[in-house]
Amino acid sequence: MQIRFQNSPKETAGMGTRDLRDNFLIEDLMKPGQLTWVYSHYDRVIVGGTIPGKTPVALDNPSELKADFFLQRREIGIINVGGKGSVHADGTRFEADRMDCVYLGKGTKEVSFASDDPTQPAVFYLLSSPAHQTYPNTRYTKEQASPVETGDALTSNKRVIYKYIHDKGISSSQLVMGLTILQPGSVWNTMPAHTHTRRMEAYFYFDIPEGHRVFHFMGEPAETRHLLVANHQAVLSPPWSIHSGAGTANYAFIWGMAGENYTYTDMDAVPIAGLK
Ligand SMILES: O=C[C@H](O)[C@@H](O)CC(=O)C(=O)O
Ligand SMILES: [Zn+2]
Repeated sequence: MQIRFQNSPKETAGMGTRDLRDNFLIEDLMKPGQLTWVYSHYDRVIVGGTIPGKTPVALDNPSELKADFFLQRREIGIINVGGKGSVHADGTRFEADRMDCVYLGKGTKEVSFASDDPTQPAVFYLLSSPAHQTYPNTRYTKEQASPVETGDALTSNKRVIYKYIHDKGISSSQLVMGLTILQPGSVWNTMPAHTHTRRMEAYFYFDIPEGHRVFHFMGEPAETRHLLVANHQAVLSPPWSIHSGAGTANYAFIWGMAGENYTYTDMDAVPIAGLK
């Protein structure tokens, strides 16, 4: 498991492309038949991914956690962005079709991820945060995730936001998670941008067409930097950073947060004219 410590706003402002990418971009997250984990010290979230093949992939117990099992003191949100699959948790099978979300609470011991058809494998994005209370293991489909249309084709940001784990959806200790799908012709997410110093955020970009990229904007509002993001890559967003992207084509992304506040709408808006 890769460990990433925090970076101060001042340190980040002095970084070039390589350092920005090494600290904030997760490039090789989705590998066939194995789990990849990145432990971030921003609110101690762990970002993970796996593409199960013929045999299921079992949730492991990275030694860095010094735990009896992965979810002993944690909860996890799982969203499939590939072919049909399933998540098995302590004897219960949860269907996990494309864009379904499965939440597993603290204390869940035996977990595995499977693809229905290895030639069209499931692609599981995983986000885990520390938990101090157990909430029920739950599956939500995209349709259950209170879709909200936002943005406008005139500003190239028409999109639908699906909220799965939040104060009015699946209950959790601190995890908040969902996904956003850009309409064809729209390329901007989260503009006007915002920060929320009460919680970090991670973005996982998917359905970026072959050969295209997303320019992901980060940094303090008056000190922005960017990362060039390819399909199936993730970005760690510090609590003090904006997190917004513009694609060279339309795309989708999973957002996930943890920290002090559990309310999706808790954002400190940044006027576009205030960005530098
Ligand atoms: O704090 C919330 C997050 O940044 C995202 O939910 C924003 C987003 O999905 C969008 O505007 O498209
Ligand atoms: Zn945000």
